[in-house]
Amino acid sequence: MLRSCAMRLRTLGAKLARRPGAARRLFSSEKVIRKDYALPNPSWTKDLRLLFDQFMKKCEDGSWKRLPSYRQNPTQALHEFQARFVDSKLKKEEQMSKAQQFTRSFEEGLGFEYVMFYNKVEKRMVCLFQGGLHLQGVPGFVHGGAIATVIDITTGMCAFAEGVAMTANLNIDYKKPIPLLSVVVANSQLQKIEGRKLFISCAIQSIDEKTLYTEASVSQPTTEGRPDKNSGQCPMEALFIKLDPDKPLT
Ligand SMILES: CC/C=C\C/C=C\C/C=C\CCCCCCCC(=O)SCCNC(=O)CCNC(=O)[C@H](O)C(C)(C)COP(=O)(O)OP(=O)(O)OC[C@H]1O[C@@H](n2cnc3c(N)ncnc32)[C@H](O)[C@@H]1OP(=O)(O)O
Repeated sequence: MLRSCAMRLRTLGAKLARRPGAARRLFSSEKVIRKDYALPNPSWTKDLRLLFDQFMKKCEDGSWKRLPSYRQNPTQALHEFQARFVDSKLKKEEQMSKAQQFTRSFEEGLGFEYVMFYNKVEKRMVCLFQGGLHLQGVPGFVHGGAIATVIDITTGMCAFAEGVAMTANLNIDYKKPIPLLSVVVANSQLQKIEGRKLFISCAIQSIDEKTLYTEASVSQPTTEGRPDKNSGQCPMEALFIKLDPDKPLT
């Protein structure tokens, strides 16, 4: 890995030497290289680093993939999304180019520190999450809205693997408060697809899997009826709807 990084840097150096304009872009506001926030930084606790290393090992045979994560969406993805789903009268291209991912807009260590891994065969998305001190709700614990955000992005990325989709329904059972700076694991899985509807389960647990902190659940009965939450084996789900390109969002 180190060797491939060194090679990439050498290639980059050669490119910059040939194109001086490229170097200016690299260090100006028009950045070419974007920071990947889903990598360890000094604020990560030992627990988060250990889990990260364990999942990176699982990536070696290709069954799991780490998802890189940036502050801003790639310009092309943004353009494609706007072109397909947003009314042209509402597009504010210049302002939108400054928009940032909410979860990546905090100073290092103070907000959402997380990394996601995806298993394509199992259709599972796992998010390793450490809640920073600026996510406080009840003193000492992570705010419920921040927890909902973690569930939304984890199930959301699980849905995105199937296509462009948005959250339609997200019911949350908060079972135990999550201490600030602790590391938890959000485990989500695509349960079923019905037309454009994607049902995705999600549970947040402690690293040792002994504590269940939070679950995302359906608000209405599924076709099989509402599962018994206390049975310990029911699929709790969030509902995402794949967007219809013939139906503008706005
Ligand atoms: C986006 C991609 C761009 C770039 C990607 C690049 C990088 C990504 C990097 C990071 C992303 C990290 C974030 C990840 C995830 C974040 C996800 C969100 O938070 S989305 C924000 C919150 N959600 C919304 O604002 C959605 C608002 N709602 C809507 O816009 C619409 O209601 C809808 C969800 C789009 C659905 O509208 P449609 O007109 O398309 O569908 P319908 O015909 O109404 O319904 C279809 C089907 O679904 C059933 N249904 C709809 N809503 C519900 C509901 N709340 N509960 C239960 N069932 C529902 C409806 O009954 C229909 O069923 P059918 O008749 O059986 O087909």
